[in-house]
Parts: sequence; structure tokens; C-alpha cells
Amino acid sequence: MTAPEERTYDVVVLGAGSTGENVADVVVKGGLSAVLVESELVGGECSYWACMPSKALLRGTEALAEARAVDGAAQAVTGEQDVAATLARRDSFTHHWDDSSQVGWVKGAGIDLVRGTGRLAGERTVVVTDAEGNEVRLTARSAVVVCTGSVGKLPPVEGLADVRPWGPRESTSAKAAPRRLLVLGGGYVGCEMATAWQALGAQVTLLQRGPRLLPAAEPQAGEAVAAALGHLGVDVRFGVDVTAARREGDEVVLTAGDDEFRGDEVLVAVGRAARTADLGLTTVGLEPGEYLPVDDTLQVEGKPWLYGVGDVNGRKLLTHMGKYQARQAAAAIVARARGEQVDGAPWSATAATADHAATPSVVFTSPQVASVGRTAAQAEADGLPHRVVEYPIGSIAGASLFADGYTGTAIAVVDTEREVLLGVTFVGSGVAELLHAATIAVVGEVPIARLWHAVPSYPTISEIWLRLLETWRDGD
Ligand SMILES: Cc1cc2nc3c(=O)[nH]c(=O)nc-3n(C[C@H](O)[C@H](O)[C@H](O)COP(=O)(O)OP(=O)(O)OC[C@H]3O[C@@H](n4cnc5c(N)ncnc54)[C@H](O)[C@@H]3O)c2cc1C
Ligand SMILES: NC(=O)c1ccc[n+]([C@@H]2O[C@H](COP(=O)([O-])OP(=O)(O)OC[C@H]3O[C@@H](n4cnc5c(N)ncnc54)[C@H](O)[C@@H]3O)[C@@H](O)[C@H]2O)c1
Repeated sequence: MTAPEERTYDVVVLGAGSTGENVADVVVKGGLSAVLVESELVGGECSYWACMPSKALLRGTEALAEARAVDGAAQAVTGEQDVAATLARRDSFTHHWDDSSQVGWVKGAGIDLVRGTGRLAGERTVVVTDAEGNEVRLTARSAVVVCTGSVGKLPPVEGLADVRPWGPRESTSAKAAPRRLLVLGGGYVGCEMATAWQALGAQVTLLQRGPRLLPAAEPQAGEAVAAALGHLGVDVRFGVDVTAARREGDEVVLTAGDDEFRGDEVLVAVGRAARTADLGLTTVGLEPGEYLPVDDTLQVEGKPWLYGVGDVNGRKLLTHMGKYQARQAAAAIVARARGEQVDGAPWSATAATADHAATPSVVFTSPQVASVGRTAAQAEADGLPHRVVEYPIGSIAGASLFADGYTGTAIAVVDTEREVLLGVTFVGSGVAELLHAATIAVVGEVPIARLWHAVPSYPTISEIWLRLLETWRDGD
């Protein structure tokens, strides 16, 4: 056996998903050399099995619903969604699961790429093994950055692994709608994929263990999404604790107490686990299978040469937050390589402060749920003095123009001592694009008194901001 090839870089990035790509890009722009290690497709989960294909599956349904909600335009919608064309459009967004365009970008950005499975082999060292068993030994002068993401969890349900359930990957890459789809879990993936596949022809049954959907969001969000799923024809069940699964011929049968649920496929969407089980973590004294414990500069506690960025640290499992962490961590790595002090002070260029206080997210259901910062329950748990202000979006002129009979809700959580926004949630059609204004107000801690001067254009749905301010004022 030949000795492994040895190479040294300033920064070794393990995992070329959206997070790893951004770490490598920023450190190279900062004058360091970097290599990306990837075992599957360059671009990772978001490009091929998560954000992009799932949103492509949902968009046609949303566009049709929007057209049908405008009298005059509705009359022009005389047919049904073309499922084959929707799936073909989804395939075009994943580039047919071919990563050559992203590989081209990596090369153009001055980043080296090594394909294969990387594992830590002691401090500053990663050994990559390719499909033929060839090894490359990479040494990092400044940092090893682990960006290996997360995988779908399989709950401890007897027989579940044996029924070959769909994970999120299968639910976003399926070539056809199953006739009946069981969905286990009523979080982001469960709600979005139930919406998508019901509209594309499946009869979906969604089984949620707890009392509501999207449990981390404001309760009004889960209620609105449950009502809308029901309206679409999804059978939504709450308080269901599935204990066993089996296949009877082509049929999947789930057992929960005295109830049985039957489908052609079952999607398991009950959350994520760190993709760290086979990374050689024990060689550096860390626990395999756990999220990497990091500080606000994304440095692993007690290991100044090791960083954990994106899903792999379990802080916020969202593409845009992984990319944000990547920018902050890369800035910290570049500064430390230059011998500069990095203190990770809140809101500094090297700290991922928004992870704690200002994370935006959109659930692309119909209605959409767009939120940033703290919910009322989180403000309560954090012991912050607050008041909740709520207003129906359907009463806004812009919303009634947007869709006949528009229904939706805006909820602002206001810090009553500092008079700034702690969090905002919008539930309704087309609200995703309202979110960034709220994110800026929360991150900037813009005083309510100053927000009155941020005048929304008439007649846009953004007038919701004015109504929220009036409701806040009139409640004093
Ligand atoms: C169905 C679904 C829909 C989603 N939709 C959205 C959305 O709309 N918006 C949003 O913000 N977020 C969404 N997310 C979350 C988002 O996909 C993740 O937060 C994001 O992909 C994390 O990026 P990452 O780079 O940290 O990890 P990943 O994208 O998982 O990248 C990790 C990379 O590391 C590679 N890798 C792993 N181990 C090794 C190893 N040992 N050696 C070499 N390479 C390795 C993997 O092959 C992969 O390419 C969704 C998630 C799911 C499941
Ligand atoms: N639009 C987006 O931004 C988007 C879309 C999809 C996923 N994501 C990200 O991916 C993460 C993972 O998504 P997810 O939906 O897998 O997890 P999740 O944490 O959002 O939801 C999991 C749900 O499963 C339920 N559950 C847990 N165990 C169960 C069981 N045994 N039976 C029935 N229900 C059970 C939980 O109550 C919860 O509602 C999300 O938290 C989010 O960060 C984001």
C-alpha cells in the first residue's frame, strides 16, 4: 500500500454544503489557502435534497392558490397543476443532482476540492478516503472547520427502519406522488411536505405527537397551518404516539395505541441529529454523534484549531444561519491567523449573535409562517418584560388587494422596558417577503418611537407595521 498523499493548507473545511462553501470562500478572500472535503455533492443538502427542491415542489401550488384568490384572474385558472412539469422544474433546480456548476464555482473561487470521506486523525489533521480507498492526509496550519451538517432522526419505533421509510431526502426527490403518504412529525419538514404532496396528488395523513403543529412558533401559526392543511384535504392528527411499524405487502402500517394508519409510504420528519458519528471525533477527545459544542465565534470549546459551523453545531438548522455563521467564523479564523485578538463580543464581526436573538425563518406552507427573534413564550422563558401586540393582516388594504378574503395574523413581541421589538411573526399568504424589515428592526433594536418614521407605502401589506404600532400605542 502506498503512503497517503500529504498536503498542508491554512484551513481544511470538512463538508462542502452551503456552510462549508461560505467558510472556504471567505477565508480565501482573507488571504488564506483552503481545501474543501466532500463525500457526496458539492452544495450539500440545501441544493439537492432540502431547500431548493422542496420550495420548487411547493411554488406551483402557491402560485395557483394566489391566482385563484383574485377574482378576474381566478377565471383564467381553468386547469390543474401539471404534476410532471412541477417535478421536472424541481429536477432543474437540483441540476438533476449534478454538482458540476458548484464545482466550477469552487475552482473559480480559488478553493481546492478533495472528494471522499474525511475523518479527523488527531489535532489539525484530516484523512480523506475516496471510493477506491486512496487516502489524502490534510494538515491545517490555522483551522479545521467541520461543516458536515445533520441527518434526519429515526425515532425509536419498533420496526420503523424495516419499512424503508422516506426521510426528508426521499420526500424532496421522489419521482412521483405516492397514492397515500403518512407523515410522522408536524414541524417544518412535515408541514411543508404534507402541503406539497397533498397538492401533487397524494392523500396525506400527518401524525403529530404533541398538541399542535410547528410547536416552536407562535401558537397562531400552527393553528393556521393545521386549518389550511385540513382545507387542502390532509388528515391532521394530534397526540399520536406511534409505537410500531410494519409492511403488509406494499402497504405501510403504523400503530398508535388502538389506532392503525395505512399508507403507501411513510415520511419520517421528527427532527435532525448531528452528522458527526463517523468523523474521528474520539481522536481529538470529542463525543461522536453529538452536536459540536462551540462558542459564539464557532470555535469548539477548548480546541483553538477546531470550528463547528452550520447544522453540525445544532444552534440553528437553517441554510441562511449556517452561511451567516460561516461568515462570522471565517472572519474570526482570518483575524486569528493575522495574530489579531478576537473576543466574540455580541454583534461584532466575528460573533454569531443573531443565533440567540434574531434568527429569521420562513415555513413555506400556505399560509406561510415568517418569524424572527423571540416568540412570546421565549420572551417569557428569558424573563424579559414584554407585551404581545396582534393584528389581522386581512384588514390591511394591500392584503385585500393581494387576495380576496385574505386571512392572516401579525404578532409583535415588544420589550416593555426598552420599547424595542423582541420578535415578530407573520402568518399569511406572501408574508415571506415582509420578514426582512422585521429582522432589521429586531437586529437594530430600533426604538418603537423611531419605527413610526418608517412609513410603509400605500397600498402594500407592509402597512401592517403601522397597524401594529397603533395597536401597541392604544394598548398603553
Ligand atoms: C427537507 C428540508 C428542507 C429545508 N428547507 C430549508 C429552507 O427552505 N430554508 C432553510 O434555510 N433551511 C432549510 N432546511 C435546512 C437546511 O437544509 C440546512 O440547515 C442546511 O442544508 C445546512 O447546511 P450545512 O452546510 O451546515 O450542512 P449540509 O448541507 O448537510 O452539508 C454538509 C456536507 O458535508 C458533507 N459531509 C458530511 N460528512 C462528511 C465527511 N465525513 N467527509 C466529507 N464530507 C462530508 C455532506 O455530504 C454535505 O455535502 C431544510 C432542511 C430539510 C431537511
Ligand atoms: N423552510 C425552512 O426553513 C425549513 C424547512 C424544512 C426544514 N428546516 C430545518 O430543518 C429542521 C428539521 O426539520 P424537521 O421538520 O425534521 O424537525 P422539527 O424540529 O421542525 O419538527 C419535528 C416535529 O416532529 C414532532 N415529533 C417528534 N417526535 C415525534 C414522533 N415520534 N412522532 C410524531 N411527531 C414527532 C415534533 O413535535 C416536531 O413538531 C427544522 O427545525 C428547520 O431548522 C427548515
